[in-house]
Amino acid sequence: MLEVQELHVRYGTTHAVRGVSLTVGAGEAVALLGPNGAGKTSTLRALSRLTAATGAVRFDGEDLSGLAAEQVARRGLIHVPEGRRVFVDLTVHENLQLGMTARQGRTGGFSLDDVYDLFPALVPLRRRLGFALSGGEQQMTAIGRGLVAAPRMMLIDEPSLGLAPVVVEAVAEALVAVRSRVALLVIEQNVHVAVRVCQRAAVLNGGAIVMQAAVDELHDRDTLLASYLGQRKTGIGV
Ligand SMILES: Nc1ncnc2c1ncn2[C@@H]1O[C@H](COP(=O)(O)OP(=O)(O)OP(=O)(O)O)[C@@H](O)[C@H]1O
Repeated sequence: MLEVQELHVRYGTTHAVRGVSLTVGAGEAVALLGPNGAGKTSTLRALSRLTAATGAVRFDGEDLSGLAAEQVARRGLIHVPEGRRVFVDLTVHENLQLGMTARQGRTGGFSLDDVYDLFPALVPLRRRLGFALSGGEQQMTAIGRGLVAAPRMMLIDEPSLGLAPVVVEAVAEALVAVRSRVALLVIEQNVHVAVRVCQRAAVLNGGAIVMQAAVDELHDRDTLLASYLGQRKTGIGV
């Protein structure tokens, strides 16, 4: 569904993403792991054309390189950015309704009611303005806004960052519930969440993928640590 080959992102003299190649199949959930500054956010932003990049990005066989970010979203590749970007002067419900406008005729998306079912904590907050939401409530609203846009694949940047454990749990549970309908590529520093939500993981370090593995293998802390340090263990596909 998503095929990335030799992706490079440069900011002036900083070469942030160095030849990343990965695939995400239909119905697959893939975690993007790695230490701070590894190039995870740059990779995700490059895929949705929010950041300039070189390399080949194909979504359902279509080359995305000439497209603007809105055109990518219109094809159903929906980005949930880090920092959540909830509209602070709109209510939860209005934020969700905005997601509906990104549907562009695609069917099969989540309804507003589906989102409230996934995140019951949002039900009593329907009319609350974005600025008065907690970090977790903003995250749920941001993911909900992505879901009602009828995504075929969602790119989610650090869904659990800075959230209380009980909220992390609610977000992880919701992502498990949606992954059979929407392919996911999720940046996640919390390995427990990555293991729970995703089947496969790619570890980035220094802008390059140093390990790709089934998430089961992440339980082996030594393997993960070695990949963070940029070392390769034999027997693991890179
Ligand atoms: N807009 C920018 N201008 C210049 N350099 C940038 C910019 N955005 C990111 N970088 C640099 O590119 C590198 C990769 O950053 P990126 O945010 O992609 O990493 P990350 O893995 O998502 O890190 P984190 O987990 O800290 O968010 C870092 O060295 C960062 O300082």
